[in-house]
Amino acid sequence: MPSKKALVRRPSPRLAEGLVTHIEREKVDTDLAVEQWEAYVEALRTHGWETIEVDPADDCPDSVFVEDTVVMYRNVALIARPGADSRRAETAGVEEAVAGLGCSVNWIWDPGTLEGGDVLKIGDTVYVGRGGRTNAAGVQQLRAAFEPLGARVVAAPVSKVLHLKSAVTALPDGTVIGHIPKMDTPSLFARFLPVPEEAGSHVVLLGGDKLLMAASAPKTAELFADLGYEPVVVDISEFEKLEGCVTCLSVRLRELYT
Ligand SMILES: NC(=O)NCCC[C@H](N)C(=O)O
Repeated sequence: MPSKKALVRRPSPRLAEGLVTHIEREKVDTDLAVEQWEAYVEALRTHGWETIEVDPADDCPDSVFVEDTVVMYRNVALIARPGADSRRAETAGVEEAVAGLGCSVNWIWDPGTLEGGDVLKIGDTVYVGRGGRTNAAGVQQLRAAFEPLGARVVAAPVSKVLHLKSAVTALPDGTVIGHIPKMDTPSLFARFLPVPEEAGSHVVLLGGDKLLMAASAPKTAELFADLGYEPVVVDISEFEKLEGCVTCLSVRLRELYT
């Protein structure tokens, strides 16, 4: 049976100092962020995911965005090397967590940089965003790590948003969804559905027809409901102020057969 485990990481007390790159800085309410994070974790649990808390990294403001620190393919955990210097110290705790779960561990090395938010897996196709946080050496190392395992790695330019998955994710049937004004190359994706809101581009597949998505994309939630999906909506306003989205708050481990 495929596993349904998800890594999460409690927000740092320094969350409000997190990086912002493509948006204006807004004041973050850290207490509200903790409440929102707890509700997010509860939504995963309610839908059958066993959540595993990586040891907190209180000195790293962006550590709650755990997705950026590791990329899973089958049972291999590729430890990221964040393009943002202030995020480099986040990976140690994540490496410990995935090793403890029995994953094989591999690493992105200097001069490569890669953040998990730049990697979108659809079946055995692994799209990787080449943008502000992931460089060409990081893309090459991702290919070298995953292609021998059966992945087809497709690189995509990213210039308008932080990460590839800030622009696109995918529905359970593999249809890529994205908000066109934020995309560099919509034509890269063979089956593509445009969505009316930027935050509507981000879904976490909870299983079956259930899609975890942000409260800030009500029109897209309606569109998905009309297509027979079941949106599960969480408010993540405090993380959105730091360019976070629903995908970046967890890493799902679906292929651990231990
Ligand atoms: N995968 C993601 O979308 N991660 C969001 C990271 C936000 C954080 N403030 C950063 O700039 O690194």
